[in-house]
Amino acid sequence: MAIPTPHIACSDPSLIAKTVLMPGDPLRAKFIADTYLTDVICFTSTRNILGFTGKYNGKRISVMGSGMGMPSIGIYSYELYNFYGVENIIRIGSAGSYDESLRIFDTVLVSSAVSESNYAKVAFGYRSHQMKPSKALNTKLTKAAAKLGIPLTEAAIHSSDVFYGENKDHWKEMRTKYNCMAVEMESFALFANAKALGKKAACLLTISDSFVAPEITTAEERQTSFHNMMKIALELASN
Ligand SMILES: O=P(O)(O)O[C@H]1O[C@H](CO)[C@@H](O)[C@H]1O
Ligand SMILES: O=c1cc[nH]c(=O)[nH]1
Repeated sequence: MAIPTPHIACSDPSLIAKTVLMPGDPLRAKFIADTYLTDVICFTSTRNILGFTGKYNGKRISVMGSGMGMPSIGIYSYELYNFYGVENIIRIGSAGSYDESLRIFDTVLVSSAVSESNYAKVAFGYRSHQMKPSKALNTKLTKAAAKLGIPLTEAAIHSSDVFYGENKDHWKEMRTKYNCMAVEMESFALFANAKALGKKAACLLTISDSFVAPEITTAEERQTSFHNMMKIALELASN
């Protein structure tokens, strides 16, 4: 396959930086570009999955939506790594807490992603149900958070294929059996792609809701708390 790929309509790989921040929501990608980057260009809008490249502290960085779920981030991250020369993808997402120690607004650095998904097995023959991020990126993200004075909790998380399900207790099994502290829906596939292609991936999450506490956030509070993970990822990219 050649560029432009079917899902990223960009004919010039040089328009995409080596490091890409990936929120699920394409409008969060636009928000980051509008709020933090200068000299911004839009390199793709295929299917309204927006991708931008700009400068942060003088360094080039890209930010692009992944869509929701493993098939979606599986496609976009594969194309970025394999056809556009991207080296690092840092997912910046929202997550539901499985543990009382993780509160709304907290920022989580994913240490491993556990999943029932067959993505890694079908795509690459990996039988493990646990995929790991890049140690090098995690070390850099930890240092970036410390420099910014933002508390970071390193934790294993559940990458789920299901947002609405009838088994209301499944999360408890993931909490007790695999020590998963929170749930999101993409990291496992992203980490599998990075492993297969010899690239680097990491994931920062902001807790947006809780399975164990009736915590409610306003839209404004949520946006402010999301800034913390954006700043940590941008700090890494600018160094
Ligand atoms: O906020 P994002 O990055 O989309 O992440 C989380 O939010 C979506 C579900 O609401 C899923 O994509 C999940 O992983
Ligand atoms: O995947 C997700 C993300 C946020 N909250 C959840 O409950 N699930």
